[in-house]
Amino acid sequence: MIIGLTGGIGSGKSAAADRFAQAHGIHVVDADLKSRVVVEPGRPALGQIVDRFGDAILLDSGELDRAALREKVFAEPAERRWLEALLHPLIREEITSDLSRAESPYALLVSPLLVESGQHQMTQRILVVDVPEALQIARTAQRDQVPETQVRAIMQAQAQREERLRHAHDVISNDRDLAALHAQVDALHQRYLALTQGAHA
Ligand SMILES: CC(C)(COP(=O)(O)OP(=O)(O)OC[C@H]1O[C@@H](n2cnc3c(N)ncnc32)[C@H](O)[C@@H]1O)[C@@H](O)C(=O)NCCC(=O)NCCS
Ligand SMILES: Nc1ncnc2c1ncn2[C@@H]1O[C@H](COP(=O)(O)OP(=O)(O)OP(=O)(O)O)[C@@H](O)[C@H]1O
Repeated sequence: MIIGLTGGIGSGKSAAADRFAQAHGIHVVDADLKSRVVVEPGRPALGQIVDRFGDAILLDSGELDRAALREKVFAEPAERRWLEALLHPLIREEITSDLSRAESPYALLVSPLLVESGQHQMTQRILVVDVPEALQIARTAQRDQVPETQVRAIMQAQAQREERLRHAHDVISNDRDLAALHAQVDALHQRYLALTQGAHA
C-alpha cells in the first residue's frame, strides 16, 4: 500500500514523514528531494534550464541556483508551467523506481503537489497535513528566511486548503506542537498497519 502524504508549503509534511520513518521504519519517498536529483550537474534537464534562463541560473559550483529559479518561477506562472512540464515526468520516474524498492509494510509518497500533478494516481490513500494559513506562512517564512510575500506567491501556485481536504482519506491537524503531530502519526501508523493486514479499520 502506498500512502500519499500532502499539504501546502510549510504545513509539516517533512516533520510528519520523519516520524513515520524514524519511529516506525516506514519507507519514505520525497518528491521535493527527487526534484533535486533530476537537475544535478550532468543531467540533461539542467542543460535545458540553462538554455532557457542563461548561465546566471547556475552557482559557481555548476549546480542549479535554486533560490534564483524559485524567484523567477513564482513571479511568472508561464515559466513555472514550463519548468513543471520539464521536471514532473522525470520526478515521476525517480519516484516509481524508489517506491519499487520499499520493504516496509506500506510506503509514503510525500509531495506538495500530489493532487495537482496527478502523482496521487500512484497511491491508494491520501493523507493531508492541514494547518491554518497564518501558521503555514509564519512557519515557512521563519524556516526559509524569506519574505511572507514569496510564501504567499508559492501558495497561490498550490491547491487551496479546501480543495486538498476534499481529496483526503485521513487528515493530520498540525496546529499544535510536535508532540501532538507525533501522536497523530503514531495513531495513523496503527491504522495503516491494520489496513495492510486486511483488518477492519
Ligand atoms: C523552484 C525550485 C527550483 C525551488 O527550489 P527550492 O530548493 O527553493 O525549494 P524546494 O524544491 O525545496 O520546494 C519547496 C516548496 O516549494 C513548493 N513548490 C515547489 N515547486 C512547486 C511548484 N511547481 N508549484 C507549487 N509549489 C511548489 C512546495 O511546497 C515545496 O515543498 C524547485 O521547487 C523546483 O524545481 N520546482 C519545480 C518542480 C516541482 O514541481 N517540485 C514540487 C514537487 S513535484
Ligand atoms: N507542530 C509543529 N510545531 C512547531 N513547528 C513545526 C511543527 N510542524 C512543523 N514545524 C516547523 O515548521 C516548518 C515547516 O515544516 P516542514 O518543513 O515539515 O513542512 P513541509 O510541509 O515539509 O514544507 P515544504 O512543503 O516546504 O517542504 C519547519 O521549520 C518545521 O520544523
